[in-house]
Amino acid sequence: MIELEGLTKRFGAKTAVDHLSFQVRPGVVTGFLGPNGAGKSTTMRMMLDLDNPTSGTVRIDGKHYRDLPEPLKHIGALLDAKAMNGGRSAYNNLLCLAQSNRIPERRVAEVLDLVGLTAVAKKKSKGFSLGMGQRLGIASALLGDPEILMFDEPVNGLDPEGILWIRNLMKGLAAEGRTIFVSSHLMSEMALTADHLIVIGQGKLLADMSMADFIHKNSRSYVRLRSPQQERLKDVLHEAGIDAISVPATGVLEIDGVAVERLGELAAQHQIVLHELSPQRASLEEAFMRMTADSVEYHAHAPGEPGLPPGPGPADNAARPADAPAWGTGYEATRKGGQ
Ligand SMILES: Nc1ncnc2c1ncn2[C@@H]1O[C@H](COP(=O)(O)OP(=O)(O)OP(=O)(O)O)[C@@H](O)[C@H]1O
Repeated sequence: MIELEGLTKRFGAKTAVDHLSFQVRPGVVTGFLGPNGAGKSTTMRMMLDLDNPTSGTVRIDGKHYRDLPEPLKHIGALLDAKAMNGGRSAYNNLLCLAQSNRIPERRVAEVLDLVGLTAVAKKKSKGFSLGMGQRLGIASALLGDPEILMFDEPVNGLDPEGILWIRNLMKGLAAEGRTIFVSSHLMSEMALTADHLIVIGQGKLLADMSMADFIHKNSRSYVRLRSPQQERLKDVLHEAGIDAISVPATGVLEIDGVAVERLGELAAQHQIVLHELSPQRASLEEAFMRMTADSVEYHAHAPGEPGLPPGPGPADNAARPADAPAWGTGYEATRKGGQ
């Protein structure tokens, strides 16, 4: 378990990490998300005692990192894959680490095998590709067989097979009851890997909840309906007190807050042909973008574009009239609920 309490880091006038308090629990993969510059790396560095907090504490299994006897046996980390000594072979890089942590030499061959680098074990690591460097960094994290593992952007540079491998590795390690803390900007990958999320923005905690809750709370779920009898369908929905949003020029109706089963049954009762009846759920990426929209420091704009208009988001919905459809911006709302 990793525990943060009021963790704060200032670099001069810049507050990189701002009173962060959360726990990373064993048995699940916890994803660590935040826009560029949110403070993820700084937080991870403080967890490993590589940066001193301005205030607050981090505890690893109840202890400060520097009080852990042989820390690699408690916590392994991939922070910067390039941190290895390029003039040494992969084997010797790991051997040095093993010797300074009283880890038996046989473990070096084991972890090289685990990450698929046995064939290049004697090669100098400066000749390694980005993906091979990542694998070596992961091998160093696994060396002490620790209960806690931390990975900063572990899939960076990995090919699809490598990405699948690291995903399964992290899930497998969590299933063994270990604590896995991982940051990544690849939302689709995070969605497949993490069970729990910690989200920060401008150094502050924005969310600490399960993946499912995060997506549910920060996105819109709705049902898409398409029918060649759209007008009849709209009337039936209206009679049933169901609001539908017409998406112009597509023939699609979008319905919030009504179970897909109920909509299907309604259509069947009235013998309305449906060409589509599909529940829609926003992706982690959409949910993340909505949640962190206000705390993104570095925006890219298309050439000539002064800035992106604020998209529909929780703030917009908070401001919308009580009877307006959520996330309805840009759509023609057809009020059929008789309100
Ligand atoms: N050594 C440093 N000196 C001054 N400012 C720093 C230092 N390290 C980080 N910062 C600043 O602290 C903030 C947080 O940086 P950090 O690298 O922790 O963010 P991050 O969430 O890991 O970003 P990214 O996703 O881009 O890697 C940034 O504004 C960064 O410029």
